[in-house]
Amino acid sequence: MATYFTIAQQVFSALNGPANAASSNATEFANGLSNSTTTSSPPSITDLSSLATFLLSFGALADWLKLIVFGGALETLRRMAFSLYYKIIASFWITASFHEEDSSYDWMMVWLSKQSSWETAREVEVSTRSFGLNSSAIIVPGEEDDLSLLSSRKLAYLPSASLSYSMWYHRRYMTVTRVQTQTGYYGQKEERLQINIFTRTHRVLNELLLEAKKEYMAASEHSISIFVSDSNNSWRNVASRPKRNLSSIILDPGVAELLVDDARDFLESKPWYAARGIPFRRGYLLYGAPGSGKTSIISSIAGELALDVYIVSLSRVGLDDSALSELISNLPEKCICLMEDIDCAFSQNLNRDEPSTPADAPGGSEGAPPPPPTAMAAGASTSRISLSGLLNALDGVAAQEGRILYATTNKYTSLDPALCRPGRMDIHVEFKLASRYQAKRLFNQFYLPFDEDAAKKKEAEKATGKAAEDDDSGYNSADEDAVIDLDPTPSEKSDAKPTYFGTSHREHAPQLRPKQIAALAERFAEAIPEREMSMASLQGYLMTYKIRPYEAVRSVKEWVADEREARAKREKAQAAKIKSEAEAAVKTGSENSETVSTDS
Ligand SMILES: Nc1ncnc2c1ncn2[C@@H]1O[C@H](COP(=O)(O)OP(=O)(O)OP(=O)(O)O)[C@@H](O)[C@H]1O
Repeated sequence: MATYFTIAQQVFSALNGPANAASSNATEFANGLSNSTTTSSPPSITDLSSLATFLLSFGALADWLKLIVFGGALETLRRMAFSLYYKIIASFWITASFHEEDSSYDWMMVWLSKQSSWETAREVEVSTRSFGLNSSAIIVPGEEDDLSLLSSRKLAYLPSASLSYSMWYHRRYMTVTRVQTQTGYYGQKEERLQINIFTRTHRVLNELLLEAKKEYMAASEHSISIFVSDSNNSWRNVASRPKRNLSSIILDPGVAELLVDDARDFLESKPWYAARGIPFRRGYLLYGAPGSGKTSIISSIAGELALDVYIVSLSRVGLDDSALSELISNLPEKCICLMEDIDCAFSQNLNRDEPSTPADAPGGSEGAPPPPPTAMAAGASTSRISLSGLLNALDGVAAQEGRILYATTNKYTSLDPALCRPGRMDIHVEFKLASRYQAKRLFNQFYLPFDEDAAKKKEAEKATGKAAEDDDSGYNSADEDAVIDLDPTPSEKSDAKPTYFGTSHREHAPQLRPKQIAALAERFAEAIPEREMSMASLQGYLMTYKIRPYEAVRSVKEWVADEREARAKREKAQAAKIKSEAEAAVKTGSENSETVSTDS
């Protein structure tokens, strides 16, 4: 201590009277310098030693040096103490980060949105983001009571960005912060949720994570999550769709069962694949007529096997081979990877409206007008993907294990054999145009009594003589076994009605007995030519007779005739177009050859 006091005294003396001790030395030094300058010779050893003598004799400088060393040591100690302090404090906290692109972020945000602490928070963010959920998992208290509010998107309280909130979880103190950072790309922001829990063990964090995940899963139990890739090649949960019952998709007997059982068996066979060193991947190629149920069965399988669907849009602008490979390698272990219209991925020539071979266009009638030229141009591939890039992404070293790939196409024969080989596409299933069997089942499914309980109740009321006089349901228990009469039912009878296309929901469908519907379905199917119409077009037709099953059966022959006529016209126009293009090509070719011969 005495030493430091002495140093401090010397500092003061140096500041107050610098000339006292040092002036004579300084003069000496200056003289030395001028001498050396005038003689213009390099400084001699004597000059350097005089410089050293000068510096050492400059008492304040030595003291300054001591002070710097002392201050440095003090600062180091201070930093060490703080770092130790933070380490000790940090050992009582657990910090977890959730990145916006990751599913765990959605789970936590949904969980947070349901915490009561927002009811008293002074600053909150109000949001209608659903975080991939369809259900009312996140709501503002009281919103559910008002039915008129439920029709629109749900409101939710969320932590405001860049603010820290404190709350309690299982009697543990925790803080929540939404951290936003600028990514540098066009002012885009990246978001991360940070949670600090005052606990020494991971137990509380584990409980929190599992609780959030369970709640999210429970809320999304009846839906499938759809992921698409964003411009940064990260997967984003963009929507959740209600699960579609497998039985609602009517395929040829055994097809749906084959697809579901095979996929289920695959998911359970990881050890089998590992034991044989076979890559744990499965690919399905669904090909055939448009509107035959390829996409529908995939979403139904996803629901059945509780898998999320990751859609790879091969024609997405900016998607190239490396981006595709990155996307595929970032897939989760168990999921469905869907590539629709895989034939359109590489070439601009392959257009869905121009069948490459007759086999690719079996009928092809959709009942819809051909798309306008602009739509066709828009449908032209903008892809920068090469076939080898796709093949590598599918089964290269970086390809994800455990995923199920579904690829769909309307042009089976135009696909490269390398793409279709087992290992990439293990099972190929053809989806044909509707058979009579499918048409019958579709009709049956379409007009099944909407509410059988209500029908039974009405029947009971009838039995007790309380039948409603204004019953226009079209249902009559006496008709149950009756021969089907295609005359309009009371609800179908209509006088002057406004002309419109489609079915008004204000009208009610007659509730028919299964036997009645079966009989109508039989007649409907008889009128449908085998493998000529797509299921989508049949569904579209029935939609226009949503509440008029009798009329649907009465008019079906006429509709089939119209469809055939429309298709013949389209085919004729198509043939004329191809012919004119071929003639133009021949003409251009002969002109070119003439030019060449003239030149030569
Ligand atoms: N086999 C089927 N059973 C029940 N509904 C079907 C069937 N096929 C098609 N549909 C109905 O037709 C519509 C279109 O079906 P979907 O998109 O699955 O056809 P797709 O074969 O994928 O057509 P595309 O090749 O044009 O993509 C859906 O609304 C679906 O309900």
